[in-house]
Amino acid sequence: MVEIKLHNSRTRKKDIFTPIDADDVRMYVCGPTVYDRAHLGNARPVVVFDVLYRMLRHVYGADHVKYVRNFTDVDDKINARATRDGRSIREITDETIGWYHSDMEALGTLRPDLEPRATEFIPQMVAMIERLIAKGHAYEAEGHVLFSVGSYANYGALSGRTVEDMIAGARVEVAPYKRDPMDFVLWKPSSDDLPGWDSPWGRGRPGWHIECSAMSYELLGESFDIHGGGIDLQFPHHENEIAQSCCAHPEGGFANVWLHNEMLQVEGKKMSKSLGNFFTVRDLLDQGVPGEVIRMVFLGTHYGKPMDWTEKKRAEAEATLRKWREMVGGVAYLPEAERVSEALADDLNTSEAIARLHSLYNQGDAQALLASARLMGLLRDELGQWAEAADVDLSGFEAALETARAEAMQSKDFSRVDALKAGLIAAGVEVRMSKAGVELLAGPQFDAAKLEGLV
Ligand SMILES: Nc1ncnc2c1ncn2[C@@H]1O[C@H](COP(=O)(O)OP(=O)(O)OP(=O)(O)O)[C@@H](O)[C@H]1O
Ligand SMILES: [Zn+2]
Repeated sequence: MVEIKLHNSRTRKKDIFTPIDADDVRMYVCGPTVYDRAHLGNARPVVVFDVLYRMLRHVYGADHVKYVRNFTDVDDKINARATRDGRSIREITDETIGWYHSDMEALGTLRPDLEPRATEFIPQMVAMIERLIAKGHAYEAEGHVLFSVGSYANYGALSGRTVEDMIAGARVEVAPYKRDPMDFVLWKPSSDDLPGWDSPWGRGRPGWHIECSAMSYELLGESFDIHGGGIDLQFPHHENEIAQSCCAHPEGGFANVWLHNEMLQVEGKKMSKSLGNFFTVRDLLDQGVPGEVIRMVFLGTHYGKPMDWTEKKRAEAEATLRKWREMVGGVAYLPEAERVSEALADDLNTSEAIARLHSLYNQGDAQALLASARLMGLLRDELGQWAEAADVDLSGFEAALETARAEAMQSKDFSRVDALKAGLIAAGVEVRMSKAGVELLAGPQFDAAKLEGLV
């Protein structure tokens, strides 16, 4: 069996991964708050943990891995969006979840085994909060319930911060009902116009952190193997999850391995909605960047390093995938021919794995290239339409356009040229006209049927 090593944020070193139960490997990843399209940064953890999920399935068997990723569908940002747009919350969250699924699918990521919505686990959250109160780790004040950070001695251990650092570094909300400024909200009251549920503390809604503790406990138990998310969540979100889960269920260890992906950046800053320096996955797909190319660009950098999206990386990934796809066309897929599991097992060294794919290509080993790429979610049939489309023979249309242009130069009537161009573009063809001639390229949205009757 391949020995997997992962860099555990908790121990701060690369540890050999030993599942609690090899027949039931359990992983939880913090999912999105659903009120808007995912930006490219949000897609990075999805791709990173997809590679890990594929690797775990490869090593332990597809039926022996359980991957849970939540949807946060109760949040003040969602409420604000609903008010702004005059729409219902459910409409917005359903629509956003639909977008999320189709955008992430376009990147060749598998759906997790379970995708719980926070609003479906309110009773479990209430039960966990009651438990925390009973054990003296939480208290009620003015309709709020707060976690008492001082009641948990290990608080801050994951991120390695002292309480002083945390107060200085975070925008800790000072509120009159808090005993200590570090205490965080487990439950807050809802006015009539906001989503709310009945609870022992009156009508209200949960804080964000308790969601993940309650859902992971319900679906994966008091101890599980891997907890993932972006490094931006390490503090306070993950620190708070640990405090809640370990205090509510001290008999379990909560998550053994903590895995954090570094940020996708724009000019040195985290791509984020709040900074406004973002573009969505859908923007890229609509511009004709194939999902497989986006995936390939992500895999070129180790998950533990910050990275940028650049036009150069896009062009290189596209050219590479095109030549790889050409080589593996018609080759039989034999999973055991893969040669990258060793690199992936070494703390998901995807950049090393990509380097191996390049050498397999150079050696002309199409079978190993195909099997290896597929283990990383690349060169799959369902992602390949874009590359096939590019091989279409458009020379007849090129000639027709050349002729029409030559005639138009004489007659000064460009209507035929314009009509041809419009028809080609509508069929997903990129039209390049210069003095040197006409060049046509089938784009990812190429649709041959739309060319019928054009010439
Ligand atoms: N720039 C980024 N690079 C990599 N991962 C990111 C980036 N921004 C957010 N994430 C990750 O995306 C996932 C979903 O997070 P969430 O929906 O809370 O987005 P967010 O952090 O609120 O986005 P924003 O900061 O833009 O408002 C989390 O795992 C988070 O760590
Ligand atoms: Zn979480």
